[in-house]
Amino acid sequence: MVCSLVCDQHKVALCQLAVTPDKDGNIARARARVEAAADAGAKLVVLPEIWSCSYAMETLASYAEDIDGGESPSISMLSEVAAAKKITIVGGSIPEKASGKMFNTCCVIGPDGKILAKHRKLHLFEIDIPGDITLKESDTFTGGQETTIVDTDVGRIGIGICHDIRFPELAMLYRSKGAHLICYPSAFNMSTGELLWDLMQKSRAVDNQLFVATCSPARDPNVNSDYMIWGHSSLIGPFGEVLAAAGHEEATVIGEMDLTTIQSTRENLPLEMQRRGDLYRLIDVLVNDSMKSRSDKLCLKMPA
Ligand SMILES: NC(=O)CCC(=O)C(=O)O
Repeated sequence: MVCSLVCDQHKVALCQLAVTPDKDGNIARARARVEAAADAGAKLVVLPEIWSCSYAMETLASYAEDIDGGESPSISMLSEVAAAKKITIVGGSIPEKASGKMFNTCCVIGPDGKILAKHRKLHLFEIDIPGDITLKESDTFTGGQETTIVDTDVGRIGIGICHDIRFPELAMLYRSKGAHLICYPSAFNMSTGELLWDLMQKSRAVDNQLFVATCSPARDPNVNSDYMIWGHSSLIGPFGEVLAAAGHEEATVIGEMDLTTIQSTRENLPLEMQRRGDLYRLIDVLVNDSMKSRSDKLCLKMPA
């Protein structure tokens, strides 16, 4: 790969980790996977939703870490590896304790090991399909209050966590703010995953003509709860193309993200030019878009 002054092509690794109740073991496993991904050339590594412990509501509090207080072994490990390997990490999510509350929190870490952004899951998962699956994250977590978009060495990244993917407005907002990629650390389940997981990733990518990366824990077929993880972490391109995809087992998959395809897709299929804002509007999106010229809408700003 030849890079000019600005590099538009980046290898993105999705580490679909096997997660157990052993936190130290999970951290060691994640470290080894992230290091190996960096050694394989990945410049961006994405981890799953809740990877430091099992996604079991009743036990999460005992694993929660104080990120702002600097007492977070999971994030310290990611910072160390990011700095040692000079990579960007979208650090999945861990249970975060702050102000007497618990959040489902994703840290984005830059190649100097510093936290570039922190996203607290906005839309907490709530599902009740009698006889199948019942879960109410808001009994355990508090929802975040801020959207998160961050400039990194591999492009401008919008962050959502799992159920956040179901809200197209968030993805549209990120697109309107110039995101190249939206990362959704996730932990979909067997009940919704089969029909909806691929569909939603592709929808967010295709509607907004940008890249979408998801990363899930691996499925544990022996899990002792009704929440079995779907898996299938993927990297999707702006035309809906699958650039990398895992099955349901533990795996690291790596895909190439060529940012110039965002612009070519938008030129080939100029959806933004056709949007009928006179007939329907999302006020946040339109406020951002109205500040842009026609050429700004067509020409995506590349990272410096
Ligand atoms: N952890 C989650 O947010 C799961 C979301 C999910 O499975 C869905 O269907 O939405």
